[in-house]
Amino acid sequence: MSHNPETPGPATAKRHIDRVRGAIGYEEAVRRLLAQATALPAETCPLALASGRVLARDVRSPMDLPSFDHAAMDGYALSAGTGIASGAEFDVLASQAAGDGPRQIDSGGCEIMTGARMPEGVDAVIPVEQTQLLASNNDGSPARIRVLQEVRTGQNVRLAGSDIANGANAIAAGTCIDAATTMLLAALGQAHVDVVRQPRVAIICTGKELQADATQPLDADRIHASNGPYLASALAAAGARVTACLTVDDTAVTFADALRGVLRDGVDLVISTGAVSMGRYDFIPELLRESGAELLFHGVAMRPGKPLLCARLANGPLLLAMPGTPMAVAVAMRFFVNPLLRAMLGQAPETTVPAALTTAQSPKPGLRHFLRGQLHVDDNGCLQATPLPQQQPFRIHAFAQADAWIILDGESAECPVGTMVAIASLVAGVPMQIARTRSANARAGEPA
Ligand SMILES: Nc1nc2c(c(=O)[nH]1)N[C@H]1C(S)=C(S)[C@@H](COP(=O)(O)OP(=O)(O)OC[C@H]3O[C@@H](n4cnc5c(N)ncnc54)[C@H](O)[C@@H]3O)O[C@H]1N2
Ligand code: MOO
Repeated sequence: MSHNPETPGPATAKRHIDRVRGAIGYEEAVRRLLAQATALPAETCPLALASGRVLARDVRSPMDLPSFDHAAMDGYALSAGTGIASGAEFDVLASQAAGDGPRQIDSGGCEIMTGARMPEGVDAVIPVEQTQLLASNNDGSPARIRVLQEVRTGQNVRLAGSDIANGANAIAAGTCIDAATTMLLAALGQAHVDVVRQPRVAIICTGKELQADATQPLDADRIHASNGPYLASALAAAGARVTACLTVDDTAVTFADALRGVLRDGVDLVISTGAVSMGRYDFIPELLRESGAELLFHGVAMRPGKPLLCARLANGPLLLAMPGTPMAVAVAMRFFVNPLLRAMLGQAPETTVPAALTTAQSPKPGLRHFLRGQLHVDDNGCLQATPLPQQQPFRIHAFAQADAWIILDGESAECPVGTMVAIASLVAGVPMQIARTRSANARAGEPA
């Protein structure tokens, strides 16, 4: 990191060694994190604004859907009983369109339109193209028809409640409301829905090298700040509300000021980036110790992102202090923050998808590896995962070219071609890209 003479408290060599030794496994780190997760309360939201929100309670259907028996085709509604033979003729005595009220048909047939309520006394619909018009009324409406096919009872009739019955479970709590669930909720007449309050998350990025304002020319010694915009985007995709996205220098004083500010606004989680590793200006561990925070872990046996730190702030929310390296941030977001947000939102843990490795890997034993990779389906329809050659943690271009995360659990030092590995989408809530053939980029062996 950068060099700031005002930064307090250089860490001792002894503490560095303890920290490396103290790295805990990924599963244990997530267990400690989730043990701190509190389920957020419910609030009511208009359906029109509920996209991306998470249902707080099961929704039971308050009605039959469809709400009445209706025609599936434009044609003629008939009483088929035990069946009508091809060639039978009928007088057409009425016409029924979508939106028309109940009607009784005692004899003959009824012209009917798709979506129209089935009249009483009829039980089947024959499509108009399977009939022959024998006579018309003066206004052009059909008067008599012949059926050109056999008609069976129930054909082309959609029964009330056949989509979902009154009282049945429609959507489970924890479901993220998307376009499909919005269609169902709207069909069930839900003007409002009970959703879980959005987790409120503040982001503080540290580093005096960071330039957050991309409208200004970049100073020679600075870099464009990319962690904040990435986190804000990934948090929004996960259903969180970003209350602040700040950039501060490498001093404990400015960081502490920024932290006080975001806590005043009320947050469920603070995410910081940078200043948690071994550098002389990595002040966050010291600052937390001095402020009475409860350290949950500092150091996770994983790559990238090993220096990750998690603490419960004194009388406050959780702080996830991520290492500043972009891929360390991406791993911490995807494999720590996303599970935490799901727990807060009352959602079950995500499942990964299995895929076969197309290139042999030699991960460092004991470390869980999170690799950026590309996916394709082979000729047998099996999902194949190809780690990109560019796995160094500063590489943002390769990240943007990846389809998914490939997880090597750290159990074995050698993972030959064909090893089954777990796959997770690159960004939670955004579907994985899967190609039909292996991409040229994944084959291009640029050295890592
Ligand atoms: N002697 C050791 N050095 C390092 C170790 C170690 O074990 N021993 N661990 C390395 C690992 S692993 C990581 S990860 C980094 C983490 O360091 P910090 O958390 O202190 O992060 P910084 O030094 O502040 O930044 C690292 C890197 O990322 C760039 N950065 C930071 N913030 C942003 C941002 N908002 N947008 C874009 N890029 C950012 C920063 O300029 C640095 O290049 O420590 C290793 N060192
Ligand atoms: O884990 Mo760090 O992210 O290797 O650079």
